[in-house]
Amino acid sequence: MDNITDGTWDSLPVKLNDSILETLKELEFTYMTPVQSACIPLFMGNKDVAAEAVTGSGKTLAFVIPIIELLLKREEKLKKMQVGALVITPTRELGLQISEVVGTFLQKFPQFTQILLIGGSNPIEDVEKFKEQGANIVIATPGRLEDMFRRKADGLDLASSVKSLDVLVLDEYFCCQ
Ligand SMILES: Nc1ncnc2c1ncn2[C@@H]1O[C@H](COP(=O)(O)OP(=O)(O)OP(=O)(O)O)[C@@H](O)[C@H]1O
Repeated sequence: MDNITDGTWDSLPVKLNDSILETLKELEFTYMTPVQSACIPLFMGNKDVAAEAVTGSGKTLAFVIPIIELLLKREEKLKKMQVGALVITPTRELGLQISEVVGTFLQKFPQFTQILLIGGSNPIEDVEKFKEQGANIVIATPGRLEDMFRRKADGLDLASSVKSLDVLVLDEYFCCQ
């Protein structure tokens, strides 16, 4: 990346979890990007954050790292069916990208599960997967998410699952207005 200027991860005012730092090391991401150094401390201080930055500036990690940190800091541990973070993204492709990044970081946090809810597959499969493995982090496109909220008859009570929500991310919100 060209715009890596903002110091190493340990120069943040808040210390990141060791396993997150380890993953960053494995990825060889030595320095934060400006959007990461600006957003991560705010996010971790439970502030509402609105960020606008050019494509490729590292926005995904600017919210994925705080999501994991905030879920780790919860006093009451998340149960299988409790959603702690919801990321709404406009396209399937972005959803897939975010889910890959989350997956990379969750390798060191097997206590958390994620689910990707996007169009293009049978919604019943998503319902079954959710019921079977649970989901503490949900990454979704709006249409499939709305569908999942209407699946009580199929045994998925998403409205109850999101009562434990700590973090809501609206990815690429500005471009959709
Ligand atoms: N601190 C970092 N150091 C090095 N590379 C990084 C860092 N943060 C992110 N990257 C890499 O930079 C690329 C762009 O990041 P990312 O996809 O998060 O950008 P973005 O701002 O979300 O872009 P888009 O607007 O397209 O969604 C990715 O390949 C990501 O792995």
